[in-house]
Amino acid sequence: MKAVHFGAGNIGRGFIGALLFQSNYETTFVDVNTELIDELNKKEAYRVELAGTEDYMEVTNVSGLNSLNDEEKVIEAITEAEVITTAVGPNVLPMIAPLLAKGLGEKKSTGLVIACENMVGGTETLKNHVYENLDEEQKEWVSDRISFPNAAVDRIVPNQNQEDPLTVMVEPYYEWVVETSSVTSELPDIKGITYVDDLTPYIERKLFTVNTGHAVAAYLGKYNGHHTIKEALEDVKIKNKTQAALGESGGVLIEKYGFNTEKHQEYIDTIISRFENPDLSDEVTRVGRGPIRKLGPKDRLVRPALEYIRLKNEEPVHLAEVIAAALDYRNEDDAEAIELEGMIRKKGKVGAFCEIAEINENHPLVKAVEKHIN
Ligand SMILES: NC(=O)c1ccc[n+]([C@@H]2O[C@H](COP(=O)([O-])OP(=O)(O)OC[C@H]3O[C@@H](n4cnc5c(N)ncnc54)[C@H](O)[C@@H]3O)[C@@H](O)[C@H]2O)c1
Ligand SMILES: O=P(O)(O)OC[C@@H](O)[C@@H](O)[C@H](O)[C@H](O)CO
Repeated sequence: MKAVHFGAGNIGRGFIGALLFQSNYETTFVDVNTELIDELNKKEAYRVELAGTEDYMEVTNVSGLNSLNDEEKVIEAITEAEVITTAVGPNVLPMIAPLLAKGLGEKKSTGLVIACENMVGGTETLKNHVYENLDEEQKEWVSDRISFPNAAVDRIVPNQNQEDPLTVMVEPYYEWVVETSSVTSELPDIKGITYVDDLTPYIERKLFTVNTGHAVAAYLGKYNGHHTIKEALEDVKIKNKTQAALGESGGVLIEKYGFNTEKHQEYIDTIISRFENPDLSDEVTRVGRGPIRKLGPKDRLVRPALEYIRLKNEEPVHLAEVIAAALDYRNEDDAEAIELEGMIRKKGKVGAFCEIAEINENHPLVKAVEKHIN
């Protein structure tokens, strides 16, 4: 069985690639990072280490292609693959869509495309970009053969600092949930995937707990001079604020999806202890990367804050404080942080926030954020 995976980065190698290997897939990684691709082709294997244990997995049956230089080979690999996955980041989905569309347009067999990105409706978004690159005949052809199920993925994979550029250390925990309602072909037997009819509660629970909590620790951590998530949470004030912000997003999730309150609190506690894992060193700059994306209307801070106001008719005090800290996020190595700084210089923090979050300056969330800005 063959798979193509776009993005040979942390989650690509450390999670998706590892599960595909365990399920007997031969995986072709497609990336723009020449070093990673060359190493994959040289070694045809890499190591996944489980943090805090002596356990590791030798992932084999892998190779690499460069999406810029090996276009014909990528198209051929797509035509042969049963499963095509991505973990490139939400902003890169439009960039891989033209090549994916070329491959899918030539594919004669059925297949599944699954975007494994931290966003609601990730595969749906990728599908729309792919369809923009197909003519009418190809659209019909692709819609008859290819399913595009949305997915939620959860495993903390920090930036790596390994001697071997392919080796990746991951936390032992993982969850990969895939929505079946749009799948017309047979579901692939991939170890570790949980298939569900409706992904919405799963992706919202994950994004608005794991990623909201992570964002609290990253933005308040960076603001207070901490370097890693673990270090940020050793600061009692930040840990309490993380709990408090997850109390707000949790209140929304409990009300929307009828989750059991105690069970949800247990979920929150488990997530926070994952952040505190002493065997993972996860930098606040990785977790806080892309502040414009993270301040977007559907993302981990603004979306639960808006829902909190709508459902509770109260101010989300703690989420608002984190949004204000995110507006203060500075990192010279992060293109979005530089862009955010430029926007703030031109329009001020409130103006920049309203534009990014797509809300009016009279919105109660803006008023709540302003209190922390001032
Ligand atoms: N790391 C985690 O803990 C984690 C967990 C769950 C989900 N995710 C999600 O997975 C996605 C990837 O995150 P990551 O942490 O692995 O990032 P990463 O930066 O380690 O990996 C992304 C990879 O995509 C590659 N890439 C960039 N542009 C490309 C292009 N045009 N064509 C092909 N490849 C391209 C990069 O070179 C890089 O190797 C993100 O959406 C992230 O939110 C990450
Ligand atoms: O990948 P991002 O930039 O959307 O978010 C950063 C982290 O919160 C994220 O990568 C988590 O580690 C991951 O989502 C855990 O499953």
